[in-house]
Amino acid sequence: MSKMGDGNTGGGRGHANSNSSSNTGNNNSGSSNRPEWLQQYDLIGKIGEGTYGLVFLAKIKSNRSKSIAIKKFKQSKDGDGVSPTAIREIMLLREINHENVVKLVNVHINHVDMSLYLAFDYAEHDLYEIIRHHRDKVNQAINQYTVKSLLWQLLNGLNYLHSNWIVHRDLKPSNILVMGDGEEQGVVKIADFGLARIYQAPLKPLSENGVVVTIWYRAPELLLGAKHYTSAVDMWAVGCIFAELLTLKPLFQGQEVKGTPNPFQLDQLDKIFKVLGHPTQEKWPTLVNLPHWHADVQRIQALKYDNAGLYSVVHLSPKNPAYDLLSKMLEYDPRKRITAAQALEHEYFRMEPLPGRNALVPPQPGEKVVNYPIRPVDTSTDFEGTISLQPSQPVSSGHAVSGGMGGPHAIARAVQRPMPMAGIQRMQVAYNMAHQAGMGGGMNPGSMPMQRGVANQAHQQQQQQMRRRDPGMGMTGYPPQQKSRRF
Ligand SMILES: Nc1ncnc2c1ncn2[C@@H]1O[C@H](COP(=O)(O)OP(=O)(O)OP(=O)(O)O)[C@@H](O)[C@H]1O
Repeated sequence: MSKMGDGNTGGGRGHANSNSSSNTGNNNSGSSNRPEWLQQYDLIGKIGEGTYGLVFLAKIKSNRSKSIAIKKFKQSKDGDGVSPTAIREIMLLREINHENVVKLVNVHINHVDMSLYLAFDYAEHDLYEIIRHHRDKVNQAINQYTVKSLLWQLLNGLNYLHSNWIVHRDLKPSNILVMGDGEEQGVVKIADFGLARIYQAPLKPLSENGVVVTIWYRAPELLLGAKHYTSAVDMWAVGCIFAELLTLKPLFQGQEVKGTPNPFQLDQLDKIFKVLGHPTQEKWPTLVNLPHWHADVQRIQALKYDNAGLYSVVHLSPKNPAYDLLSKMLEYDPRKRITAAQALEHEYFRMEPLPGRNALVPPQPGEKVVNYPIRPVDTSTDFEGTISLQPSQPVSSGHAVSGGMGGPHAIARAVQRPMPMAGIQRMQVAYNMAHQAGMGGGMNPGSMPMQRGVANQAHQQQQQQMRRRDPGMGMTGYPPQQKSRRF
């Protein structure tokens, strides 16, 4: 597969530019290797680090009230960075538009080192930090209204993604963002969707960045070696996140087995089985078809699970609708697991307190509002990610400044899904869109065998999917048929 650098990708036409150092905004202005596209931003500093790169906070110069999170994807160690295929996928992601999905506002490619930069709308909070704040700082459960509103919006965004054939595959608390002060305060935004495929298979996390990899939200079918991601894997992760919102503790905290590719994660399964009991062929008929079930059936079955009981772990009565919904998300058989659309219809969302748009501020007067901390910004790391140019200085954007940052969580994705025909069609569509967006220069459609008619048909189907605005398909909106709704 050819690399991104095989051609001019247009969106990243900016070559190293010696007078663009002034565009870094504050104290990071010392570097002279600034790509041209960066001039539109004032770079504030680093806000996080994930498996595949760094995340920076920036302001748009023409509209300084607008904050942007720029995610930089590094080259992998083997140099097999971002392919034309990946760029086409990313161009498709630009079409995604839903209130509960973070907006990809720009795609930049630095022609000098072939690094990729994605600019997203900035969100001040995420569920990892919100949960941590309640657990470690205020030592208090998250109120029911907030839990329900966060979950409702997460499902709403996920239903939209699933309706558009996008499986997230890496849902975890740090990927669920929540907007800070402003018109969208308390609105949930799903981040990092669809990005799992931008690196070549098998995915290679950049281990040298020291990011802790977590498998805690991984569905049992993936742990048992399933090769295909379905939307059910996201619903398992939502179940784990729901339980964590209720208890402030990760539900299944397994120890990850290191090694490649895709080692058997017995400890993670063990943690799951201890709470949910052993899966049986009766409950999950296709279990026997999973590779690790066969290979490790003796090891798995040697483990004894006496004290299974999800309700006792999450401190809910089995009769509680919250428990009913949670247990349906944590159904072993992915085919029986509740879908996002079904979950949105669940009784839990129709009883008081009703979910609302501002998840952080309960609508009843007098209810306690928690002030969540803003993201710390590390101004000592420059845009190249590693060079410390100047000591940290306070920034004027109202953000806390910190010296060191570390991405709290990152999942080592299990397996790369073999590209189905629909996926190939989707990429051709993205290729067309990339052309329209002026990014086609270096993307050789000949590198992907494709029948034009098929691609056009796929394009039309895709456009229809994207334009779908059926409220039942998870667009913005709150539970139907309710007397009093909170917005
Ligand atoms: N649009 C955004 N606005 C604000 N913060 C963001 C945004 N996108 C990501 N972040 C934050 O940046 C940090 C790193 O994000 P990133 O997605 O790179 O890593 P991760 O989710 O921790 O791991 P991985 O990339 O492996 O999935 C996280 O704390 C995340 O909440």
